[in-house]
Amino acid sequence: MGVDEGFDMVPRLSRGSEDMREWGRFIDIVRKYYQDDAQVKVYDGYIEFDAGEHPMLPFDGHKFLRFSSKITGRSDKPHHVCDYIKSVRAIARSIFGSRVRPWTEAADQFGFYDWRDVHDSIKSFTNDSTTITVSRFATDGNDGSVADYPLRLLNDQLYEILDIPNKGRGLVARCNIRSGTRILYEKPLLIVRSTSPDLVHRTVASKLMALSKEEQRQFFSMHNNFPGQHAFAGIVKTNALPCGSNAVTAGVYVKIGLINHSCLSNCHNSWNSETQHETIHAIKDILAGEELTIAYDKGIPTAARQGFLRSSFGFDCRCELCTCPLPEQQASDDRRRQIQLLDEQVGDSYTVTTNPTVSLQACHTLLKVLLDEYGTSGMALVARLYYDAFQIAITHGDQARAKVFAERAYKARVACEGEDNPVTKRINGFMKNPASHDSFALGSKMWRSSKTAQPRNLGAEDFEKWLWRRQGSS
Ligand SMILES: C[S@@+](CC[C@H](N)C(=O)[O-])C[C@H]1O[C@@H](n2cnc3c(N)ncnc32)[C@H](O)[C@@H]1O
Repeated sequence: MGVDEGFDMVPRLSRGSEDMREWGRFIDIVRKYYQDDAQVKVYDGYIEFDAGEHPMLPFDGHKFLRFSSKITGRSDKPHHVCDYIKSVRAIARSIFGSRVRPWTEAADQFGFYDWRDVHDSIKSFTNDSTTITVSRFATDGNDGSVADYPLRLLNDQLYEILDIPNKGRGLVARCNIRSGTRILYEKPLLIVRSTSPDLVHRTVASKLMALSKEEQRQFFSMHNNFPGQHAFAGIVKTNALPCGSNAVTAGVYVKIGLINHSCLSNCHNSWNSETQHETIHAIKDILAGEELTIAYDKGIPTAARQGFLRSSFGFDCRCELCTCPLPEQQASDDRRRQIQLLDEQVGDSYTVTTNPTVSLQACHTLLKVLLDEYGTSGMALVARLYYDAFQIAITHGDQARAKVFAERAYKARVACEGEDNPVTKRINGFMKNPASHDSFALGSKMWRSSKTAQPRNLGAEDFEKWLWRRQGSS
């Protein structure tokens, strides 16, 4: 018998240096505070409190989700578990503020995390494992729908709006979300042309009149980093997302407008020009309690990126990459510079026409650097790269390779933009019939092949050699 009580950490801590430093400070205080307490035991990777259900604190903050125990009336030990919960919670609060979420079943309050995730997190530090295994994702139902997660109670909403340290409000994953899941599909409250602040202000003022009182309230509640004479233009500049790449119009969104930026984001936003909606997809597996982020920039090196975010959106970025130690930042900058150079090489139409092997090699190198920099979350860039490779191959009549590149571009685009995106649909057409592309054999016919001419029985490595026309392949 008894009731559960404790606190959860929401958003969960990242591996970023700021979170690691704060957690280290917290652990130091806890250790000092209990140094003479025989019931508090320090093990290799965690601290265990010998009371109640033995709540624990890992040394790695990113593995921590919950500190809790069942509270029963009696205890045969000098210190009762509820005293530990109270004092550890107070120390945590003094460092992490509202990120510490107290709850007690006695008052019908429940923790943020599913117990299965809590048990997985505990296993990750008591079994000395470096990774957190995840028992289930929200979309593990056979039909891809939300499975038996407590989030059913939240109308299947995969996120919650919360205060995020140093960033205002933001969206936090309510459950584990698998890469490729569509998290949001939203119609803009307003679409505005990018013109002078004065004109944007006047356009918004007239568009607001056509909106309901609730929609107007939502617009006015948005963050404004450029207050002043043209307040509406300031709200648009702070929050709007372009309606597609190179678009002259931008949309303002009630929910998507709450998604903060990260230079290594876990979500991808894109404009569906057919349905006139913005979509948000997970581009990596996201754990419950992680903040959802998109990239407001195009992945440039630190100094240029931070300058861009400051002048275009009016804030100093506090993401994991921008706050990581200098050597890591420099390594990332080197990769991003290399990505920019390779991108230019791949896009050089003269080389594509006259020396396509060089263009294809640049694509292949670019793929490797993208994976180094972004891991699996570089999916949108990878999709573009495969489409570039498709175009190189098809320009010289090579339907066999073009088909494989189109298939890979399609798969990546479905994951980050969805099957209903018009560009994804177009690529689906090229996948089925590569020769339908306008550039088919336009450069030469020197690589001519049929769309079914892929080699059979090659191992994965040899297949890649063939695909990228690397040495030793025909
Ligand atoms: C589109 S709004 C996002 C929602 C906003 N946090 C709010 O409370 O309404 C963009 C603003 O959020 C904050 N923000 C977003 N990403 C950030 C980041 N990586 N670092 C610091 N602040 C950030 C900045 O103030 C930025 O201007």
